[in-house]
Amino acid sequence: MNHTDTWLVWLHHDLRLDDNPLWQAVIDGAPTSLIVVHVLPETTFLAPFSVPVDSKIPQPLSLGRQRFLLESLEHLQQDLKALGSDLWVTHGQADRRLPEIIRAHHCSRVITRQAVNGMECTVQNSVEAALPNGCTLERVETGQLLTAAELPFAQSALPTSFSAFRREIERTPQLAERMAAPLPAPTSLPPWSSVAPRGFDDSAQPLCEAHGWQTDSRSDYHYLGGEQAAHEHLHRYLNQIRTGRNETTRNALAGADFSTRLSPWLALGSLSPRRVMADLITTQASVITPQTSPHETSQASHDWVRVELLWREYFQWHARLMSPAPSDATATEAEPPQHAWVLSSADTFAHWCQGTTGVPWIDAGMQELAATGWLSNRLRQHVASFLVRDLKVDWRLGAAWFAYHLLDHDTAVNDGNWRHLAGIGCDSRDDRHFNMMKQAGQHDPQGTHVIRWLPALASLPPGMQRHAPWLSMMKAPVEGYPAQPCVHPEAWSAYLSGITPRVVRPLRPGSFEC
Ligand SMILES: Cc1cc2nc3c(=O)[nH]c(=O)nc-3n(C[C@H](O)[C@H](O)[C@H](O)COP(=O)(O)OP(=O)(O)OC[C@H]3O[C@@H](n4cnc5c(N)ncnc54)[C@H](O)[C@@H]3O)c2cc1C
Repeated sequence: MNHTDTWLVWLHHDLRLDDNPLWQAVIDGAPTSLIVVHVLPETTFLAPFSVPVDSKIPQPLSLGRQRFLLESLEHLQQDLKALGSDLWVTHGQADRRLPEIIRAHHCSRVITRQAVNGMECTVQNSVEAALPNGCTLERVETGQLLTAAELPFAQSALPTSFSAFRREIERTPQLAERMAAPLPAPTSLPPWSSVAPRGFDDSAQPLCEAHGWQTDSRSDYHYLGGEQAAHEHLHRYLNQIRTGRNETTRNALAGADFSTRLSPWLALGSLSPRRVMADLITTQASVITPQTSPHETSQASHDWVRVELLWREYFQWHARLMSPAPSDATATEAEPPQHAWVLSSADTFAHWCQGTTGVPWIDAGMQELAATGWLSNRLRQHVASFLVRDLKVDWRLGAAWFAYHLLDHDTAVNDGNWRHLAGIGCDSRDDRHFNMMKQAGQHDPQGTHVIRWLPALASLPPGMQRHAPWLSMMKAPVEGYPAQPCVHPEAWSAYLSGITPRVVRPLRPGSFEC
């Protein structure tokens, strides 16, 4: 090592100190100075969202997503400063911006996370291809429960269903033994390169305007970005397990703690899934008392969270399997030709996005998503099923809208779930076509959730009429709400027949009248 050995850590969705092997790689290599960079993609500020012409083009971020990212970066910068380092946030095309920085600061090595999804791999490969002579790029696996070496099968032999994946992961040795212990946060880092800028440079300044965004006051939970907030939230959740609180209510629609609410921090990497899993296992073990058998404890204490984290893990591996190899700088993710990009239904798509389909169950969900950047898992499933199965719109448009708004957007997880619901890709199932009236009646029998997000419907009496206002509208339309639903499959009628003695003549299934 010579006296001017500068390394660059290129951060993505790994905005944390705890359990982050990138820092271990730096500590092991002991460069004389370090630059830590986060590059905001060039499309970040291109809001408002417009219908994408190509699924490979990255989306802009909604103001809600920008704010969560901003808070996460600001907190990370403070944490890095406390270790003698810093953070440089810039904006632009990574495969141009990074090689420029690397040349200007004579960096000899770039440390970054092993890319997970296709677009991230492609960008990473082109950054590597553009590096000046003498600079190398090292990919470090981080952000998953297991590394490729810890998997019980070859990466290329990933099971084609989640159930088979889970069986493989849970067979002896159990996940707890297979998974490496989380790494502690570093206590110091090599000094900042004396000539490198710090903080948000001019190109990244527009992100700071996102401080002005506030989540809707009807939201049950206000997310705060950053590692500290993530750990505080995790500890609160684990305390609920210790004190025996919190039954499994994952199917709820509203409330601050019916599910863990960890997803936004996991998505940006402010929290490591390995940390969550390890702390969960330890906490569950600690609540076994002489009166409680291990079996009862495992039943009662949030085993479902372990399963959900395995779903996340499965989708990450699936995305990695579909991504171009590191050596291929030009390849892009392969998409099966039978699922071509369809834009013919742009109007219908626009109604779905804006929450004006005339189907309150869907519209309430879409209004909540846009106003808060979050949606319960149940409603995500329903609005996705409705778009793909009832409105027959290409799933990638829906995934792009979710990507624009979701604070927890994670390409591998989002695309994996959309594919799953659309009945394609890994673990595809064709029975994911939800009957919206059945679901609405089951989960919101009084229409309470619906009027929270669609106050115009509060004039209708509690019950299924709030889910089918077009029936009441035969007398007088509800002001401020569409008079007819976009689509009214015949199968809904069975769940509405109690409202009115005669069933409204159903529109042809799949016909769009927006
Ligand atoms: C169409 C659709 C799109 C989705 N897009 C995303 C996304 O972009 N990012 C995202 O994190 N989740 C996504 N999900 C999964 C799920 O809805 C959220 O992870 C969950 O609602 C977040 O709340 P929570 O943290 O309280 O989760 P919990 O239910 O408490 O689960 C704990 C963790 O497990 C993981 N998890 C939970 N459900 C799933 C799932 N179905 N698939 C994979 N991992 C899961 C998440 O990391 C979550 O934080 C999507 C689901 C659907 C149906």
